[in-house]
Parts: sequence; C-alpha cells; structure tokens
Amino acid sequence: MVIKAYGKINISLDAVDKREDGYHLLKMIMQQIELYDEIDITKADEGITITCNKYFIPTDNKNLAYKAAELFMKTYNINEGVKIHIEKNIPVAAGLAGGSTDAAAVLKGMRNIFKVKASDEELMKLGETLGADIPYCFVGGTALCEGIGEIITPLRPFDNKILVLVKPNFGVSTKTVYKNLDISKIRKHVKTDRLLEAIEKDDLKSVCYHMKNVLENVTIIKHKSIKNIKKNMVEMGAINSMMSGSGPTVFGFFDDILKAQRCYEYFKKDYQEVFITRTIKK
Ligand SMILES: C[C@](O)(CO)[C@H](O)COP(=O)(O)OP(=O)(O)OC[C@H]1O[C@@H](n2ccc(N)nc2=O)[C@H](O)[C@@H]1O
Ligand SMILES: Nc1ncnc2c1ncn2[C@@H]1O[C@H](COP(=O)(O)OP(=O)(O)OP(=O)(O)O)[C@@H](O)[C@H]1O
Repeated sequence: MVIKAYGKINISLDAVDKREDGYHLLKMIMQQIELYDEIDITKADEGITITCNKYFIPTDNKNLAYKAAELFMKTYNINEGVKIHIEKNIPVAAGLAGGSTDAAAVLKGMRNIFKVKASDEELMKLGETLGADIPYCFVGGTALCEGIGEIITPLRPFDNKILVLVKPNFGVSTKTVYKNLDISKIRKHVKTDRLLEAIEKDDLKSVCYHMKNVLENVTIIKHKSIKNIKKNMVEMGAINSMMSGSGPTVFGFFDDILKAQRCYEYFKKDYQEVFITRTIKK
C-alpha cells in the first residue's frame, strides 16, 4: 500500500520550560502542508528493507521509518518482514518534519497490512518514543501541540492558504538548535491566544501578524541568510514570512497566486529547493 506522508510548518513555536532531560516544553501551532513523501509498504518474508529515491538518506536503522517498523514488529510480535520504499519530496533536515511524517506513515501502514488492532493513541505513544513530532504527524491538520509536542488539540482547519517555501542549501540539526536556546533570554513569547482566535476566524492576515517562532533567532545567529530570505519574501509580496521549526526552511503566506509564482521564480534562481504549496486539512 502507498501512503502519502505530509510535511508540516510551524505557524508558531514557543518554549515555556525545559525538562531535566534537556527536552523543552512547548506551545506551538502546527499545520500540515500539501508537500508529501510517498511511502510504499509491502509485506516480505523477513527483515526490514528500506529503499529511497534520495541517495543521502540512510536506509539502515538510522532511518526513522526503519525505527518505526522495528518498534512496530517488536511491540506486536510480527514474525514476517516488511519492504518500505520512500519517495522523498520533502526537503531533509529542513524543519518540515520529513523523517517524523515517514515514521508516522509506517506505523499506520503496518497496522493496516498486518491487520493489528492498535488504536491511534497507542501508535502515537509508540511514535513519541522515536521523536517528538511523530504524534502530531500521525494526527495532521491544524493543531495546538504542547508538552514536548505530544499533547495535541486539533483546531479548526486553516486550509487552502497559499505558501512559498524556500529551503536554503544547508540543513540544521534540531538537537543543536534546542541546545543553543536559552529560554530565560526569550524577550517576547508567542501570543498563542491571539493566534488561536485568528485561526478560529480563518483570518489569514491576523495569523500572519501574530505568527512567531522562538527558535528563529537561534538558527539565524548561525545562518544569517535566513534573515535575508525572510525579508526578500515579504518584498516579493508575502503577507509575512517565518522560519519553520528549527529551520532552516522559510515559508511565506500569500493572498495571491500570481505573487506567489513571482516569488517562486525569484528564489528559484538561487535555491534548488523552492516550492509553491498550500495548507491542507487532514
Ligand atoms: C522543532 C520541531 O520540529 C517543532 O515541531 C520539534 O520540536 C522537533 O521535533 P523532533 O525533530 O521530532 O524532535 P526529536 O527527534 O524528538 O528530538 C531531537 C532533539 O531536539 C530537542 N528537543 C526536541 C523536542 C522538544 N520538545 N524539545 C527539545 O529540546 C532534544 O534535544 C532532542 O534531542
Ligand atoms: N525518513 C527520513 N527522512 C528524512 N530524514 C531522515 C529519515 N530518517 C532519518 N533521517 C535523518 O534525520 C535527519 C533529520 O531529517 P528530517 O528531515 O526528519 O529533519 P527535520 O525536517 O528538521 O525534522 P523536524 O522538523 O521534525 O525537526 C537527517 O539528517 C536525516 O539523515
């Protein structure tokens, strides 16, 4: 079976506390986007085989899809094997949850092909042990995510909004970005309540006005080009622009497809990974 594994952007990301194990307690609004990897899962006699169209993605137990398959087989005593092909379209190490969404898709797909009676909640708990973004990727849509990302409140769909994404020609490590975040130095926290109101009213302008990501400055200190991309995107007609997750992808919201297309052409001259996409509902 083939499953579409959708990426996400963060409409907001705030850190409110830090746990003893180094994980941060967050308050963030996540939004699924039309950009997806295709995960083709089939039964095999034994073992886990991963293939991928991108040569630089690990196909061994470093791949989150492999880890998800392994955990599923152990948890539900599966004695057969599985073959997983990942057709990767989502930029990697980009802040778009590429690996996490593949893992969530593998959990769903394996439940289906091996006919295991596991609830969504059970699989989300399993996913959480592999990565904080996996429970959200399992649910999708528009959602408020708290805790380390695993406490999920679905919101009114903020779908069909035009986006341009620019992934600079480098990746960042989520771990390093969080390590460099000092929450006592966050001067302005996110006005999450305002954003929730704006989403409830489906008010794109107000969402653009209030959107904020406290990881942005941490990543920008190391990679100044992100600031220029943000600025250029607004000059090219975005209502507003922001870095997604730990970065480095920058997205801009547009109220006009022609402006979005012009912006896409502009960035395409300098960057390989530029996309016009939309927000979706699950
Ligand atoms: C930046 C986001 O993508 C926003 O959605 C997520 O918060 C990151 O989610 P993720 O990549 O699934 O994160 P994980 O793979 O669980 O963790 C990677 C590293 O990020 C840090 N991390 C992650 C999540 C969190 N709430 N606090 C953290 O400090 C931890 O140091 C961890 O070692
Ligand atoms: N299935 C996968 N897809 C992409 N990357 C993977 C996968 N499995 C493991 N990785 C590794 O994980 C690292 C992070 O990749 P990923 O694309 O998941 O990051 P990200 O977009 O920043 O995720 P997040 O937004 O959840 O922090 C990469 O270095 C990559 O080699």
